Amino acid sequence: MMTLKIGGATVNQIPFDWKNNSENIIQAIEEAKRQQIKILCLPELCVTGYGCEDMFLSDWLSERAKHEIDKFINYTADITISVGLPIRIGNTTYNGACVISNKKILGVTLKQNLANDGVHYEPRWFEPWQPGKVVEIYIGSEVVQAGDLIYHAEGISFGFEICEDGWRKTRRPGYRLKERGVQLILNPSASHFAMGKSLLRESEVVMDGSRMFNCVYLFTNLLGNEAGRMIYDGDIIIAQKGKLLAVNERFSFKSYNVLSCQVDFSNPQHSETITLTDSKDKNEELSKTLALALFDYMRKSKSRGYVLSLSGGADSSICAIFVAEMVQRGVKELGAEAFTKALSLEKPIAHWKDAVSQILACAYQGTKNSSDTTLHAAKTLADSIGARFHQWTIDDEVNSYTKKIENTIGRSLTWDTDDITLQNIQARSRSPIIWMLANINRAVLLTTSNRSEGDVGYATMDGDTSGSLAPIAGLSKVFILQWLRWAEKTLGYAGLAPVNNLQPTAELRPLERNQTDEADLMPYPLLAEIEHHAIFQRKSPLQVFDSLKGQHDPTALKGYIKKFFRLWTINQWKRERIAPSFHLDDLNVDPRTWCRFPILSSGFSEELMLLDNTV
Ligand SMILES: Nc1ncnc2c1ncn2[C@@H]1O[C@H](COP(=O)(O)OP(=O)(O)OC[C@H]2O[C@@H]([n+]3cccc(C(=O)O)c3)[C@H](O)[C@@H]2O)[C@@H](O)[C@H]1O
Ligand SMILES: Nc1ncnc2c1ncn2[C@@H]1O[C@H](COP(=O)(O)OP(=O)(O)OP(=O)(O)O)[C@@H](O)[C@H]1O
Ligand SMILES: NC(=O)CC[C@H](N)C(=O)O
Repeated sequence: MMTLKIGGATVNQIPFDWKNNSENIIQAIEEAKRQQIKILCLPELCVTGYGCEDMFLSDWLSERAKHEIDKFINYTADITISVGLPIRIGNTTYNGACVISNKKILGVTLKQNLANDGVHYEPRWFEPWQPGKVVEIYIGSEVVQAGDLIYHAEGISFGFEICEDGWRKTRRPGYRLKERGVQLILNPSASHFAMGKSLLRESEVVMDGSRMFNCVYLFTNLLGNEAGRMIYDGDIIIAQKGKLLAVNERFSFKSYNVLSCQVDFSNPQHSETITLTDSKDKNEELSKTLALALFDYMRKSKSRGYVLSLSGGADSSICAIFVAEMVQRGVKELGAEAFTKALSLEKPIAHWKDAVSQILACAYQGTKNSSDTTLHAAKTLADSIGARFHQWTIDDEVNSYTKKIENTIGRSLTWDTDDITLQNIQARSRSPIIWMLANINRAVLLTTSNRSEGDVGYATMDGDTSGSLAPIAGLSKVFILQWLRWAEKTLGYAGLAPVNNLQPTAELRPLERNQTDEADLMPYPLLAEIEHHAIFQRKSPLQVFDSLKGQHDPTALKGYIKKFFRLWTINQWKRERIAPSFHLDDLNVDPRTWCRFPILSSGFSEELMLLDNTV
């Protein structure tokens, strides 16, 4: 019988913040030793952070990272650990996992399959390692083996699949590790959060891996909003020969978490199993991930809080709720004192709303086109979560700009001739003053742009797109609306009731014109369907039509598809200018992390003609 306590540690890192990163790693090792773990896996590139981007191409970064290894060695008496760092050989950078056992470096495994989809651009920085190849490198004055290695320590043999290695079904290093008799595969990861992805990891990477390679499989992810956009959920998963042994509670606000499991390598039935409490519900996952993302963004950007132009509509309201969630979840896990300290809040807090009031300032900026209903919704919501609520009108500014331009061009602007101009000047007049509030508060201005608006450019540039962080730019309007209803009921945000009774409207035209988003655009559920086919599945206009025609009136559908492609095309420049956004699911239109499209193009002119000509 061969039993061993193994574990994973997730850490909340910051790109090349050596002090933060090494402290987290060392504290995790110390905790692992307290839990009597013998083999501890830490995440991919945890020494530098995964998000160093082009710094990985420098000569100094990987050299500097190697110095940190010296520090960790001192903490490895009686334990075997692996930490991730970039390894530069000649002019080439590789992505490595360094194994240190009982104060000795055993080797560095180099990643064989690089992630190059969606938010990942690894081939820009790293070269893949060739299976079977081993070389010698220096770490300090020591000569160390690097490449495709297996290790013998603590009485067992083990090897690695480094993140993407485990996702490439036919090219997994695990096949060869199995032939080499490995009993344990470690998977140190930097696997970005996307709703529903944890279940996929669990089944396809970990459980399938442990079954196919007849081994124990240990997966460890990074934690938190490391570098601005991607969020890591801190997943740790352990399975043995197809049986799930342990998963941790994800999205911790702590700097590190350790999960251990006593494994019987000869008989899975005798291995420890840990009761699963982590919820994989998408709505729940989303509130946890955004809560943590906003917490990390605030503390890592050293901002004093958030400012929000709160209309009482769905988009700005959901942003307010996520700040409340950040506070509620953070205070619950860390305690009021540690939470206050982490965010450098000025005053102590007796209740979570005391923290919201220090962090979040909202402003309702009415015009003569705004309704009492939205003002009431905004105020009710802000009061219900303890946010500071300001209220003013921007009619003076709108009138002043309008008069000036009318005098200059020598005619009046009317709703019949200047509809878009008159709408946009209102959205833009809200921008300078809300930025002022952000400057005064030294806070981050949240922009409320969502993905559906991003698809079709339904937002005023430098107006309601103003802001430096776009928390919901990855979410579709359909998802946002259902999430808000869920949050009112399940999370108990009673202050959302008036928000959930509203129909989405920009309130930019005179009230008697009854402006609604869906009348301006198309029904949001249909927009989401067209987006799915056109953008996610990259279908041509005709292919989108063929996919959807059974379910909708063909003439109306054609019109909507044409509108979608036309607006999608002319608004690429706008998507390029939306503030940095979080990556939240596998459909994203952010050109910097997911979906690239030319700013100037044919606008699908031929393809739309083909659609027109089809019956
Ligand atoms: N290819 C290109 N490259 C660079 N710039 C380009 C461009 N095409 C147009 N432009 C520029 O873009 C300008 C037009 O963009 P922009 O001024 O933003 O305005 P635009 O996209 O024309 O209109 C804004 C739309 O968003 C809606 N909206 C606004 C505000 C809030 C809400 C809401 O839901 O609450 C909705 C509004 O109803 C309207 O349909 C043009 O004047 C031109 O300067
Ligand atoms: N009266 C207002 N006061 C303050 N901010 C406003 C006002 N009207 C619009 N805004 C800002 O402009 C943004 C864009 O408006 P938009 O209508 O797209 O979103 P929303 O009002 O939050 O939601 P919905 O589209 O469901 O009405 C708002 O989220 C808000 O930040
Ligand atoms: N860092 C990586 O290799 C990540 C790739 C992997 N496909 C994931 O998203 O989880």
